[in-house]
Amino acid sequence: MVGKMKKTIEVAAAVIRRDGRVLLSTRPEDKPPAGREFPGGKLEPGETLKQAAERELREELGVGVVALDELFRITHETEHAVIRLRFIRTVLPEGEAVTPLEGQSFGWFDLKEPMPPDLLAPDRPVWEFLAE
Ligand SMILES: Nc1nc2c([nH]c(=O)n2[C@H]2C[C@H](O)[C@@H](COP(=O)(O)OP(=O)(O)OP(=O)(O)O)O2)c(=O)[nH]1
Repeated sequence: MVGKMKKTIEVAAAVIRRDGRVLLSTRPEDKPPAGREFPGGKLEPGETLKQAAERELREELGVGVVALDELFRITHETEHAVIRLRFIRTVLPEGEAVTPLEGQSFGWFDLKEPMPPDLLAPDRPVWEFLAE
């Protein structure tokens, strides 16, 4: 892509903690890159970070969450795009059950345990920070 600017994609990634564990999802098999990630997805045009996080979580988990404040930004580049990951501290109301809706599976991961080996590379510093 000589002389052409890569597009920048903004992604909301929800950091949901409960009892020393964090909620991670597995990306659907048909949507590379494969691996585990913080639940979320791309911002739609005109959407704020908070709105995107709340919408994605409703679509993916069927739960109403409250997205609070941005914790980190991590920018990385793929062959086609610059991806700006925006991690947002998000609260899952007590008693809300998590039901995967879009072919994803979710799990709670203990931050005292080693990091899941398949956590996406750009997310790994975030796990390390949360585990401290
Ligand atoms: N949701 C999420 N995406 C991440 C994380 N880390 C990371 O590198 N990514 C990358 C993977 C994808 O290239 C991109 C997110 O795109 P996506 O495909 O999940 O977005 P989306 O649900 O809105 O999907 P789409 O159907 O509109 O394509 O960001 C993370 O922790 N959470």
